[in-house]
Order: sequence, then structure tokens, then C-alpha cells
Amino acid sequence: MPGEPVVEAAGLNVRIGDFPVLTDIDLTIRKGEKIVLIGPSGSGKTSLLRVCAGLLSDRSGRFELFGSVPATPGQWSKARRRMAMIFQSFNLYSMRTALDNITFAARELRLGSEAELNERGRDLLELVGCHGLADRYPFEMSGGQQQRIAIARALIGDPELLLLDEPTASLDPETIAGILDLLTQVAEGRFSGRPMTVLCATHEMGFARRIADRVLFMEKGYVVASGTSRQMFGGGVSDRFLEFVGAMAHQRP
Ligand SMILES: Nc1ncnc2c1ncn2[C@@H]1O[C@H](COP(=O)(O)OP(=O)(O)OP(=O)(O)O)[C@@H](O)[C@H]1O
Repeated sequence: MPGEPVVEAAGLNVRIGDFPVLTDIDLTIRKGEKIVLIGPSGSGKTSLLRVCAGLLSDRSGRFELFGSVPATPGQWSKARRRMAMIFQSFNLYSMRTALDNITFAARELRLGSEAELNERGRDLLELVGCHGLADRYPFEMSGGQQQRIAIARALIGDPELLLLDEPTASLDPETIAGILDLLTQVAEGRFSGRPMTVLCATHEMGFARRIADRVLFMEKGYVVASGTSRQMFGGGVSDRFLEFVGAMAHQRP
């Protein structure tokens, strides 16, 4: 049975200054669903993720998160506690250790006592395969290790919605496979006990096919095609999508 809507957009338009970054977006993401955004650079994938995180506010049309319209800063901060975002550039605090990076925001939000958060942080370090790195600073870790720490940080607040913005775009091909395996386990709910609701922008087509319930193909701020992963990759929905997927495959080793 389909879960309740976590994100609902209908006729959503978003501008940055005078520029329309998203136009007429219709999107429903239900609890436990995984939606993958695919599209060329500048098509609006990051913008759609940023709207969901409350980072772009110049919008019109219908937009609801967790069943209500977030309008005030208080409503946004409540919604943000229920979600986490993972970026391509890791965004770790350079002057904090790995464990501190994982626990810092959760401490600020008082999501648990110091001892509880440290224990959960250490458990997450193990789960993401970074045992022994608790005291390392970001500059002492590889890109892949930093992204694993960022994934642990995202999980510490037990988020209901995970926003992923090209999480492997800064990594080398060998490291990418390990991070995608980890993210697949995260999406399937291996660490949280329930399947995650996920909105993910990626150029990794194998990963997209693996996790996506539905794929949205974006161009120039519009969703130009959408369907289940099988429909989209199987052909018959959008030739332009298949052309883009083919072009991406040629770029990859
Ligand atoms: N701060 C900004 N001011 C003006 N225009 C912006 C700003 N940020 C993004 N844009 C424009 O919005 C459009 C959508 O950008 P967005 O980053 O959402 O695309 P994207 O699909 O995520 O691209 P990429 O794959 O390169 O990350 C682009 O045309 C971009 O130039």
C-alpha cells in the first residue's frame, strides 16, 4: 500500500532572482519511495533538492512537506529535523574530527545527551566502514572516507527524508562503487530499520536503476519525462532520456 506523501508539489515554480530555475513541477514522493532526478547540468536537479530543504523560498504553486505547507522559519526548522542532505562536496567542518562532524549538529539540536550521541556516532562510524577514524580531521581522510562521514552525519538524527545531490560526483571511479553500495544499503533502510524516503540527483545510471522507484528526467527547469525505473530505462517513454543515458555511458569507464 502506498505510504503517505512526504513531498507534494503541483504546478511548482521557483525563481532565483529573475531566473526561473524550476517551472511547473508536479511531484509526489510517498513514504518509503525513492525518486531519482536525472538530467544535464543546469537542468534544475539541485534546485529541486534545495526547495525541499528550504533553501530556495521564491516559489509559487503548491508545495507541501510532511503533509503541510512550510511557511515560517519555525515550520521549516521542524521540517528540517525530519530530513538530511548529502552533497557532492561532503561539506564537513574542517576543524572538527570525524566523530565531532557526525555529532555536532545533533548536539546543537539536542537530539540526545552527549554520551548518547557519542555512542550513536561511534556505532555509525562502524556502520559506514570508518572504524578507527573517529579522531581524524577531514584533511586526514580520503574523499571516500569524508563522504562516509557525511553519510553517518546524515543518519544520526534518524531522518525520514534523505536528499542526495550527486553524492559521488567528486570521487574517483573505484571509490564511487563503495559509496554507491553504502547508499543503496542506507536507502533500503539497513541502518534505520525502515526503508528511507529518498530524492536523489545522480549521473550514476546503474545506481539509479538499482534504487529508483521512479525516475524524473529534467531539462531547463522542467520535468520532461517521468516513469518507473523499468519504464524509463526500458525505452518507450522518452527517446531524449535514452539519448542522455547513452551519452553518459560513453563518458564513464
Ligand atoms: N544562485 C543562482 N543564481 C542564478 N541562477 C542560478 C543560481 N543557482 C542556479 N542557477 C541556475 O539555475 C539553473 C538550474 O541549476 P541547478 O544547479 O539546479 O542545476 P543542476 O541540474 O543541479 O546542475 P548540475 O548537474 O550542474 O549540478 C541553472 O541554469 C543555473 O545556472
